[in-house]
Amino acid sequence: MLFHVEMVVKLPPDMPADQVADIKAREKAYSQELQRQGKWRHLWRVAGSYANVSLFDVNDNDELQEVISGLPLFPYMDIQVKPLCRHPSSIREDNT
Ligand SMILES: O=C(O)C[C@H]1C=CC(=O)O1
Repeated sequence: MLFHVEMVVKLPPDMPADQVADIKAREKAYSQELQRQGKWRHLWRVAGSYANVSLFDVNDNDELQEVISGLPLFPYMDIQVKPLCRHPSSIREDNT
């Protein structure tokens, strides 16, 4: 199943710099592993903000919840999820 996910990162302004660096490094490693596995299909920065638009390809809602709640930045993000399905006018056969 494909999901459009928008994440807006809201780190506390008073979080110490070394803690910020650590959480961002762990987030990067976690997201890159999911990208290698093909579960995090697209990752785009939203220009002008500390936010991203992502496309996840996971088995079901439960797996999406598991993956997203494992993000090190999860406690510091507002997250919006939109489930996607095939558009009847799409010429793609493989949902890529
Ligand atoms: O920077 C972000 O948008 C938040 C998050 C998503 C992937 C990652 O490495 O950090």
